Amino acid sequence: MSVTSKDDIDGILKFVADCNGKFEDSKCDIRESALGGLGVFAKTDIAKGEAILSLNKSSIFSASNSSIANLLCDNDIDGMLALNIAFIYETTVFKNTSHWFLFLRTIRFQDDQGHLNLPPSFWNANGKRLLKGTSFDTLFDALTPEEEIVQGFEIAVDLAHKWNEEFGLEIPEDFLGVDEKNHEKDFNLKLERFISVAYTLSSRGFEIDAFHETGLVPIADLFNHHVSNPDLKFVSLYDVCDKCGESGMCKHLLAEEYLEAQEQEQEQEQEQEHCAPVAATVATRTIDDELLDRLENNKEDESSNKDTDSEDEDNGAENADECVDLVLKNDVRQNQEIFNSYGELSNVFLLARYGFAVPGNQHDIVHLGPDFMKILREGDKHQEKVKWWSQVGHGLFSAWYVQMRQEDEENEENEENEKQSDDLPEETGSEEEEEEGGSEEEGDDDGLNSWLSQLYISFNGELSPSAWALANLLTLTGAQWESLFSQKASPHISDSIVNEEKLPFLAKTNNLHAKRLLSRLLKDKQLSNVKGGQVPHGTGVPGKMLQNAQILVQSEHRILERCLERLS
Ligand SMILES: C[S@@+](CC[C@H](N)C(=O)[O-])C[C@H]1O[C@@H](n2cnc3c(N)ncnc32)[C@H](O)[C@@H]1O
Repeated sequence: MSVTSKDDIDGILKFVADCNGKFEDSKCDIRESALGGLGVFAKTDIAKGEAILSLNKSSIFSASNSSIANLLCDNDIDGMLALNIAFIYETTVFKNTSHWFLFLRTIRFQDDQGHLNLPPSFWNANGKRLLKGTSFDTLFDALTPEEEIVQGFEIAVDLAHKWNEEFGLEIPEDFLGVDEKNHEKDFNLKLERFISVAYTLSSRGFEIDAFHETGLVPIADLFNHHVSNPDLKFVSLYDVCDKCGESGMCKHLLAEEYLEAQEQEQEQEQEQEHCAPVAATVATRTIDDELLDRLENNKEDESSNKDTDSEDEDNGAENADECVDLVLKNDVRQNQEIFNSYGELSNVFLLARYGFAVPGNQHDIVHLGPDFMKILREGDKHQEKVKWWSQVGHGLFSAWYVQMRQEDEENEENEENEKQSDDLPEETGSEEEEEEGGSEEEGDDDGLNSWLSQLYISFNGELSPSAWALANLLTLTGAQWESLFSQKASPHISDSIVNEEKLPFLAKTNNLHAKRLLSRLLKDKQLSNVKGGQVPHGTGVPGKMLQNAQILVQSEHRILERCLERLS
């Protein structure tokens, strides 16, 4: 978890004021929150629609506007790795000379006792034991250290040495200077520091735009997360030039337009001459500095010829496209903490990315993949069924289920439409909405679409369709199993032809045998026992982080209980 000290509030407010940022401090108060660290509270009732923070993008800290932006760009480093390296240089090498120092120094990656802020994947075995068997472990494999971050650290160390040798840039010794005499120990120490910076920044970053990518936004990062009813929306124009960040026409866009026009002209000429396009001539046209300078000069000439109105614009109020805003989407009452949303995220994501968990998080699920695997491994009796399910059955069933649900929804919609008055416009279900629905389904499949990942219980204790289907399948009698196929192939069960009218049987949620099998499976599920609420000793993990892990485990215990109640 990453929290800010109340001693830093004045420094943060001063930084924002120095940057001409607008924070509604007559209406909002930054103070300690019961959730940990600081939070932002309403001093008076505030109406929805009000912007309580507005900052020019130049006061945001990102890799793209950091002091080493050019070096990172020349070495093709971007994303979170670039932000981490930039943060380390800014806070340890450039320090007071950095425009952002007053703000960045308030971002802490260790607690008052000096414990580093580390994700569970870098806890020791005793600490990790707490999360064993939860979906954090079995579905997302989030207890395994990510190779990517170790590789990122190695890249950062190499670059620090290269930049030092090439032009004498100081090495941030505490993070990227590995002592060769004591290599292994020092490497691990610096790696842990690097990881704690990465984890801390990932819990505070905002997606700004195509130029800045993820950035750190003063004050905006002091709002805590609300799972179900956040008060704020973060507003930032994303579509800007990814090379310079300009929201309107810039030299890069001009250059692209210029090249496109040239290419079109050339193609037209070639068509007229009835000859094949000469690809090489087009391909060699690139946006070089000379072209950019030429276009920039033209642009400046053009703007200096314009009347004086445009100058007034430059000197006047902030251009909204160049700012980020936090706007209230709820009315808030005096003394209420004002919440943001970090996304509709389960505790697994909150803990892995942001370092905390929320009791009763409605996005939590319990994964049952390994629990089913235990049953499937019981002797040979399930072998044929499991083979069919993993190779063919799960895909067939899922496709049938999605189609069946769509038909049900369409029928419900038709019935609803019939009930409504005649003068409603006919196309209420617009194409746009349909497309949105479609893309959500695609999103659900993202990455985790293996048959094992589809075996879970949702927050309200409902088993997933695949979990019911597999339990129904495993409890079919021999005759029922045979009747599932119109033609059964042996020995390759996957070549069998399925009797599609039998698929609805797999979706049943009232089959007693399946219920019994599922109850046994849930009762046997091994999660750590956190009933007493005692934080385990000897883990080397700060107590607050262990409490967060316990919140996640408790949430899974409750989901299991709810499911067992439904099954009984
Ligand atoms: C972006 S910061 C929010 C401000 C933070 N409280 C501070 O003092 O800097 C994110 C951190 O705040 C804490 N946090 C945010 N929302 C929380 C919540 N709903 N419950 C518990 N901790 C929360 C976590 O420590 C998280 O790492």
